[in-house]
Amino acid sequence: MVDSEKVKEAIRLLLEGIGEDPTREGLVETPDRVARMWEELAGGMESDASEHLSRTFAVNSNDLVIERDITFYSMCEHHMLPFYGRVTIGYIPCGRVAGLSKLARTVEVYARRLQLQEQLTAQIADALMEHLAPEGAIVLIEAEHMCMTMRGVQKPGTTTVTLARRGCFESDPALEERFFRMLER
Ligand SMILES: Nc1nc2c(ncn2[C@@H]2O[C@H](COP(=O)(O)OP(=O)(O)OP(=O)(O)O)[C@@H](O)[C@H]2O)c(=O)[nH]1
Ligand SMILES: [Zn+2]
Repeated sequence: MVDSEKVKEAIRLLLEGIGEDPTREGLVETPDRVARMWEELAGGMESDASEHLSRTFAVNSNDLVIERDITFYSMCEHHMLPFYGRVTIGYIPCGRVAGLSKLARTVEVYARRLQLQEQLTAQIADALMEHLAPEGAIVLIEAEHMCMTMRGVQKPGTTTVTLARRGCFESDPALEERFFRMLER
């Protein structure tokens, strides 16, 4: 739960810290705006993936399901700057599948908080394994980090790619290959 009063106080201090006047007209409402913004950006901390993944549907097919290019925006925990990109999720159901939107909702749960890309990737894969109990799950994230582009090393266009494999995707390299072959289409 975001403590708006604390966030507002922190933003007033930050404005002073960078040499701004928090009482000038353009900034007077900024602490309030930023506090409301953080309710969205950290909103995932209050939700649980089980809310979304507990509603499942029985299926006869136990073949690969891929939800591709789920866009996301998250905030890097080192610099509190955005990183954003696309998540692709694959899983082999074990008799039950999740509603398609629930995979994207699961991404939101973990993206809407301070994150590391590797951790975001692993948390999505672990949530699928825990709540959907598939034979296996694989999560691929491609993202651009603003802390690498607009500051610091300043390398626009650099993409970070992370992968998390669980269950049969970890034990059977042919399945992992199949996932990537299907993405080439
Ligand atoms: N592994 C990983 N690193 C990240 C992520 N987001 C940001 N970073 C990195 O976190 C590191 C923090 O390094 P530090 O040396 O502590 O901080 P810094 O002096 O601001 O580093 P520079 O970005 O190199 O200027 C940087 O190399 C960032 O590129 C992420 O999601 N995963
Ligand atoms: Zn960063």
